[in-house]
Amino acid sequence: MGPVRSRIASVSVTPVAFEDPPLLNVVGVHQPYALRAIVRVRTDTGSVGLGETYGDEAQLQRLEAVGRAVLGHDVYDLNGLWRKAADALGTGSADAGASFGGMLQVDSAVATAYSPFEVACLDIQGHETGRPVSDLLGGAVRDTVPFSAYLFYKWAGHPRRPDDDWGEALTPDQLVVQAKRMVTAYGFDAIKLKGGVLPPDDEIDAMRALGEAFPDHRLRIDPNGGWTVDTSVRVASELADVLEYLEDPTPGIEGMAAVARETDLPLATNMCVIAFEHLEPAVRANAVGVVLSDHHLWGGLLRSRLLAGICDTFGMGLSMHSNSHLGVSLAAMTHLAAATPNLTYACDTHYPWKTEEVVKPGVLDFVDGSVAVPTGPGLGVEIDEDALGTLHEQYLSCGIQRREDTVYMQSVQPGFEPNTARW
Ligand SMILES: O=C([O-])C(=O)C[C@H](O)[C@@H](O)C(=O)[O-]
Ligand SMILES: [Mg+2]
Repeated sequence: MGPVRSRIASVSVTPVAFEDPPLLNVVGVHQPYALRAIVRVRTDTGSVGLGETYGDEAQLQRLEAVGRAVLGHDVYDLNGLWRKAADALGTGSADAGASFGGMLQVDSAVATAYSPFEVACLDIQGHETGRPVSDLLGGAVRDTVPFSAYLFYKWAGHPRRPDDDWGEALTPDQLVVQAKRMVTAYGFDAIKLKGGVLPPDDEIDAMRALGEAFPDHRLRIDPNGGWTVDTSVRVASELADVLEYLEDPTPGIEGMAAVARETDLPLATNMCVIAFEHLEPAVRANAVGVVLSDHHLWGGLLRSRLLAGICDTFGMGLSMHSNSHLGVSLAAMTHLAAATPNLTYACDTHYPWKTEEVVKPGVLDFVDGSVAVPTGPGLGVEIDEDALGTLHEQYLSCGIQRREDTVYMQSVQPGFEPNTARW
């Protein structure tokens, strides 16, 4: 019998919108719906693989272009898949990157559009070989993957809509209430606050209140580059006994290196090291102690394993970044984290903030803050066709086609300016 050679027979890209609370960050506020795209790859052998990525309109166009280019491609040839994605989108100067929500600048649009196709091909490989994706990545080194509670300052509700059941969180006490609910429901033992929203002293107070309420939890704050170097150094010193790491206090490799010289607290990033070419200057400058990987942005699961190897080689820790996402992404994140020995920090996830889903329930449950690595073939999750249809209809009717935290914030607070190293 010759080798299995399943070829891509068709691709579907389904944009979906799911409800998202008014979560505040340095560039503004989350819109009432978060957008994702569900990619389904079908082979001539009848297998189906799943991928999930951003659903902004420019990303949908890239996904359609890659989808056309990979028809007929062997799902076991992932190097060839990358080449076809790169050719379809244009490399070099045309690979101008992508921006999501005005905060997340992505260096390579190719990496971001290739990622869901790679995940879908690995899902198919898993189905055809009867192995979970974690096995295809080298084998799970842990049965469960720990995630962290991802706290946000937030309004009680979106303007002109009823309040959501999380309520307002603008004070330390309100954040502690939010944390208690999330920790009780999910069992997380690490807690991250999305900062850069209030003046730094208020955010220091919030972290202290969280430290007092959760003395045994590991705490992090991420102001997304909202502070100057001097402010970052001051916050690092004030919170040295509270934090496990300080994430992106200030923009850029040079700024982070300047902060790193003045503190022993590890600095983490998903902003100044977002592509392979940033690793060398960051290592040389000793700018970061922890890199937040993200397979959606780094070009899939295998490239994320490569990133993990580089971090290991150069003595940098590894954590995982998250944007608003659904279950296909959570499954991929879980397999990747399970098969990455040096991913020792609890991964970020926005999962608790969502109330809607596209995968069938029962596989991705949080127990003691962790998700058990699915043991079935492939990613181990299945699409709920009715739910996918509903969220696609919601995409069509919600009127949102791209993430625009700043524009949405300015519709509520006209003078608002995104806060880069403002404080
Ligand atoms: O760790 C991070 O930098 C993020 O997760 C960035 C995201 O855009 C997050 O801040 C958000 O969704 O508001
Ligand atoms: Mg971050």
